[in-house]
Amino acid sequence: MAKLLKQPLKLALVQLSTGADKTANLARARSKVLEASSKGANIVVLPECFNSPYGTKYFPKYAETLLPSPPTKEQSPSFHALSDLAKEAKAYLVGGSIPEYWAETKKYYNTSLTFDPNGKLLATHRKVHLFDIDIPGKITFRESEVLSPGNKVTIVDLPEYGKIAVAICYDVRFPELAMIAARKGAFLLLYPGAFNLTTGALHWELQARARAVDNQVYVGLCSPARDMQADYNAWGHSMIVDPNAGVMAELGENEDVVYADLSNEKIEETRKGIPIYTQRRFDVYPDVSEGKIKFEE
Ligand SMILES: NC(=O)CC(=O)C(=O)O
Repeated sequence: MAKLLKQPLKLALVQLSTGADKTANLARARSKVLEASSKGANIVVLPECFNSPYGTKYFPKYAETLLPSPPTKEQSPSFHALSDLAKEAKAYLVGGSIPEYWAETKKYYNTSLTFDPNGKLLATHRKVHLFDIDIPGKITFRESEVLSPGNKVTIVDLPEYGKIAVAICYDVRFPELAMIAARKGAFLLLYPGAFNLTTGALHWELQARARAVDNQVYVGLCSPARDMQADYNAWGHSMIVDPNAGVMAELGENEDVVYADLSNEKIEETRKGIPIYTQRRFDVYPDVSEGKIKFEE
């Protein structure tokens, strides 16, 4: 069996307290990411909309311009803060997500930037599935009122470790995205996300464990800390799940960092024990066979 994860690594998810002050959010992110790297984290993840409050009315106000890349500091202070931080931490940094504005098309996106330990941008993921839901009496949310969707599966090759996939929050509910990334060799699926008190209680852990068990890979879900004074109350409970769908580590509601050590042995052991990887019947479901899945890398 080819090694998906070339060497063991420490993953850290930063469950950040975010507020209305972007500069303060960036400073807080810096201190928590450096805390994680000082404890040996090789990959550090921030939550969805880590530099702003989460909500459609906030996206235009906080949006930054990322293209053409690299943007200037005036166009995107968050891009530069993340790039500098990855370098300072000497770690891979999955920079949660930030609201992004495309001046040419006047469109907004919910966008995640991943940097290498030299501060180089490795990947950009724009949330593919927009969070449009309506649960009467509980929560109505329509990202599509303001945002446009991204259109690709994002797989990032980390030379020392192997491939990871990055997607954002509601994307976790679409097993196809996870499956394609896993079939392409990702050992870890990372989702900066901000579920809420309704959907978090229902599905946060279930989705994380489902994507792990479907694909026999590691999964990390990274939430902002819960703030009951904010318009949107994030669920919290950032968690790391192993390839056998066991919860390795989970936070509560407050700001904190969750860590786990990932190894290829755990993936191999899981796949040897329950060998769904060699038991698939593509003759029965040819539409999802590897050869027929088309997407842009
Ligand atoms: N915030 C999201 O994008 C998704 C979410 O809260 C959910 O799926 O539930």
